[in-house]
Parts: sequence; structure tokens; C-alpha cells
Amino acid sequence: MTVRIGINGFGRIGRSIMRIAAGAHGSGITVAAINDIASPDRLAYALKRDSLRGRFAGTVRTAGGRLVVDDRPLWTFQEAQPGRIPWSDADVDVVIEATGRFRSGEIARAHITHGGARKVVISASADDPDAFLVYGVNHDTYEPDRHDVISPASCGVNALSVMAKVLLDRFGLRSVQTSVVLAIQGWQRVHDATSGTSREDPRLGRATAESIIPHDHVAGDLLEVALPRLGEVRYSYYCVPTPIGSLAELGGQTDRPVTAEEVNRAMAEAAAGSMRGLIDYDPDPTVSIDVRDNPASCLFDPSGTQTTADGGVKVRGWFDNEWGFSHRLLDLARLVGEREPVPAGMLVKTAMA
Ligand SMILES: NC(=O)c1ccc[n+]([C@@H]2O[C@H](COP(=O)([O-])OP(=O)(O)OC[C@H]3O[C@@H](n4cnc5c(N)ncnc54)[C@H](O)[C@@H]3O)[C@@H](O)[C@H]2O)c1
Repeated sequence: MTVRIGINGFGRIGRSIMRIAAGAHGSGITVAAINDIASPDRLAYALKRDSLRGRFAGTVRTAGGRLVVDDRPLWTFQEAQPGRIPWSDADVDVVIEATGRFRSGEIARAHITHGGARKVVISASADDPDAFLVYGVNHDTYEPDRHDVISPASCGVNALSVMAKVLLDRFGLRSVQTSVVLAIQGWQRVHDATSGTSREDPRLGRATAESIIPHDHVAGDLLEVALPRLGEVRYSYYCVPTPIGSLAELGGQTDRPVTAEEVNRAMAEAAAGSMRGLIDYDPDPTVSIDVRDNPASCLFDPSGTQTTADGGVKVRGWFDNEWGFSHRLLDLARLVGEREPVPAGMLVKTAMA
């Protein structure tokens, strides 16, 4: 079965989804419709030429007010309010809410109640969704009858939680402390600004290219939601002026002392087995740009593993904050868009096919 997707907000995430769906990892997904406040011509231009990902591999044009991708016209709407988008005209199963404007579960639900879609996946941490589902970590808690508006938490939480799950399952893990170092986000400001970021922490209005910016607007507590067995988690977030490619570090206490070699072996085994497609493992020395276009939630970096004799452990992973996360959004869309959900183990394989 093909899940028909509607994308609200054709920005960095929306266009990543379009590129993935049009490429080799797009099986089981059809982008049926898009909505953005920008004109179809601007959307076509933005899809065709991307400063970070290069030219779109297929063809892009507009015709009759619609975006036409690889000679397939998409329903193209230009509405500013979720409740006004007629997704049912395009027979959309799942809306991916990727404007960054409508992160409240209640507002995003209008895609269902007014637009006629069946499910919504918000492309960020959200307020009061029906469920937070991190793919590969707790997506098997999805209940089709109760969960209509879903949040995958954040890209950072996805990267942290796949590593945390491996450590937890293999060695036990508690007293977890994490850091996420995040590449530039579209809502940041070029110069110091007092408004326009829609975030309350004043540091987030500071000039993007000038500083490492710590901030409190974090979704780190969602790590505890996705993996309640972890117990308390502490987290730090930093915005840095690199265009793409982010870092996740996670430390904690294992149930027994482990060596760095044991930890790395566990991650390598998970990358080849239970977490295939979600954790990638790369023994080569890595810097952030190396993760660009990587579809995994986390590219595990064994050179970052440190342990102490009393059971302390720290691990490092990289993630493409757009590309990896967009793959997870599509994994979730496949899961919730299926009219008859298939077993979780099958879904990981399908997603990576
Ligand atoms: N970019 C990342 O690395 C990343 C990673 C994870 C999560 N996210 C989250 O995904 C969301 C989108 O991020 P992005 O980077 O794609 O943002 P973006 O600014 O690149 O894209 C937002 C798009 O939404 C459109 N838009 C704005 N208001 C609208 C409205 N009222 N109705 C319809 N369209 C509207 C804009 O024209 C733009 O095309 C945010 O919540 C962000 O936090 C982003």
C-alpha cells in the first residue's frame, strides 16, 4: 500500500521529505499535496536549487498553479491556517506538519477535523500530541485508535535515544546527561534581534554566525518519555554556526563497568541488526559535515566512546538534523498511514528498502 502524504510547510524539512520520497528511500510513500504560504513558483525554485543538497535530481516545474515534480502534478495549496487546507481533495492519509508554526496538538488536529486527513505527524517536539513516538525506540507503543496527532520529538532526541536504547538494553543505564550541538536553524537571526524567533530565551535572538549559543528551548525531557526506563535525564543544547550536521553526546552510569571496546561492539552490532538504518557506524575519523545526507537517526562515532572503571560511559553520535529526521518522519508516516499496521520489525526494513 502507498501512503499518501500532505506536507504543510515546504521549507527545509518539507523539501527534504519531497527529495526522499522522490528517491530510492521513497517506497510506500506518495507526496500527494503540499501547502505553503509561498507561491508555487517560489516552491519550485527552492526545490530545484538547494544550497546544501544541490540540484534536485528529477524535474520540477509549475503548471496551472500546481507544482509538477517528475511530471506528476501535486495538489498545491496556499493557505495560512491548517483548518483551511482541503487535504481530502487530494485523498491525503497523513499530513506532515512542517511549518514550525503549528506545534500544538490541538491546532494541528485541524488537518484531520477540517482538512479530512486521517493522521498528523508534527515535525518537531509538540505541545500535547496524542503520542510522542521515536522511531526504533518506542514506536511500537503506537495505538491506531488513540493516536491521531503524533510528534517524533526532536532530531536531537532521536539521535540520543537510539544510542541510549542500545546502552540501556545491553549494559543498563542511569544518571544520564546529554548534550546536543545543533546546526543552524531557519528561525535563527543573522544579526542580534529582539523579535522574530518565536522563542522566549533571549539568547536565541543573538546573531547566529557570531556565537555558540546555549539555550533552554529543549525537548530533552522527551528522552525520558521515549525511554522511561532511563529515569532522570539532564540535557544541554547549543546552537552553532555550521550549516548542517549536528552532534549528540550522552553519558551515564552502567550497571557494571564496561570497556570502550564493549560499548563500540554493542553499537556496531545494533547498527548491523536491531537498529539497522537507525544507527550508522563509522570507524573513520568524523567531523560534522561528513554526516550530510546520512539517513540514519545517528551516525555513531566510536572514537568518542569513553568509560571509567566505576561504570561511567560517554558516547558520541552525529546526525544530519534535516535528512535523518525527515527519514524518521516518513517512517512514522508509513506506520500511522497504514490502514492495517504491520509489525514493527518489518517497518524498519521497509523504510530502508
Ligand atoms: N531544519 C531542521 O534541522 C529541523 C530538524 C528537526 C525539526 N525541525 C522542525 O521542523 C519545523 C520546520 O523546520 P524547517 O527548518 O523546515 O523550517 P523552514 O523555515 O525552512 O520552513 C517552514 C516553511 O513553512 C512555511 N510556512 C510558514 N508559515 C506557514 C503557514 N502559516 N502555513 C503554511 N506554510 C507556512 C514557510 O514558507 C516555509 O516554507 C520546525 O518546527 C523545526 O523546529 C527542523
